[in-house]
Amino acid sequence: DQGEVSATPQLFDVEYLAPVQIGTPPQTLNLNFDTGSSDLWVFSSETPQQSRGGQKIFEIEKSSSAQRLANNTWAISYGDGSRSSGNVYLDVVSVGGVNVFNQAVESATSVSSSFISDAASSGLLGLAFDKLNTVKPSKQKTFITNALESLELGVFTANLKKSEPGNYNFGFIDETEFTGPLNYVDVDSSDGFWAFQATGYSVEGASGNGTGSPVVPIAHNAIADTGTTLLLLPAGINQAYYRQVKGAKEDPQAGGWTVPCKADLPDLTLHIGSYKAVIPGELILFAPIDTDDIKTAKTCFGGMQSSAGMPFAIYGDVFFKAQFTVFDVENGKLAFAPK
Ligand SMILES: CCNC(=O)c1c(-c2ccccc2)csc1NC(=O)CNCCc1c[nH]c2ccccc12
Repeated sequence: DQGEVSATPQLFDVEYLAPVQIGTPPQTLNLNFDTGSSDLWVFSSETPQQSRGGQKIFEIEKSSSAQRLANNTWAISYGDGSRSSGNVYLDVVSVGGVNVFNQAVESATSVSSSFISDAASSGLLGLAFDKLNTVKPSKQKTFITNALESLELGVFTANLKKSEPGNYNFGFIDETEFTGPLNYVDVDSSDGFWAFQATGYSVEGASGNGTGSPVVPIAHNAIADTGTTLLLLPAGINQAYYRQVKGAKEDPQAGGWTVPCKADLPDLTLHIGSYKAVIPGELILFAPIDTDDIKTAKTCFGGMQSSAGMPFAIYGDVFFKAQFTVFDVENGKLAFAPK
């Protein structure tokens, strides 16, 4: 079996939503596919009215196949301070035609403000390892773990794009979505994340001769995380990069590095083993912060920010807009390729 779903960016590419069918008859909700967590949770008929902000909800009572997982609850909190919690149901879940029966669908009875104010997202579909699932007392499996035995190939892939729909594929690798060979890297899933070792970085244009600065070996632990918007890297890489950009500054008021919206940003190359992952400079230009109109805005928030205070670097959506990525569940590997 195999399937493909579109991944549609929300304003300023802050997140990407994909359609998921839940229950009988199927109810389609747009969820945030998140390789940085392992709970499939949704706004539902159990979410209090005052905790809803216009999201489409999963109407549990209208699904003839929904069964309450008695005496089980879930509660998740993310590093940005957001959180949600509730009850657990088992139901049929389909993604791009890939069907999973008895998938844990976690119904929210409480959600924090950042989720309430995100009207487009009806919840998250976790694609990290089962170890991170928060259901107690019986930890539940993710959609990809449950789908694995029915998939042609034990993989899923991410192909996100700047300001236009990309896609997630399940069970196959579409060679037309990337160029050149796939570069496989080892994954350490012991903490439940798609974690890998990056060996260093270089900044194109640093020496002005176009071949980029020499590789600076700031090796760092990183995770591949489609649920995080930006590229969060060690402070030293941020300093070396933004030093090349006239008008760039680290502004605590803005919450991090800002650049002039008209800046010509150099490319950033992230060295992962022998693989050079090039992040084009224009992807490191993120949302305007002084007005909502990027054409007139003077100051923009950087698409790369510091990972200081975090347990590892986080390769978020900015990275996946530049690099086609294979999450090889079968073999516990990641693979990257330019596109
Ligand atoms: C900023 C979101 N990312 C994190 O908190 C995070 C951290 C993390 C840990 C400490 C400090 C900062 C971040 C480690 S792994 C990791 N990744 C995830 O947690 C992935 N899931 C994010 C879901 C999520 C949290 N707040 C949102 C708001 C909109 C859409 C999605 C979300």
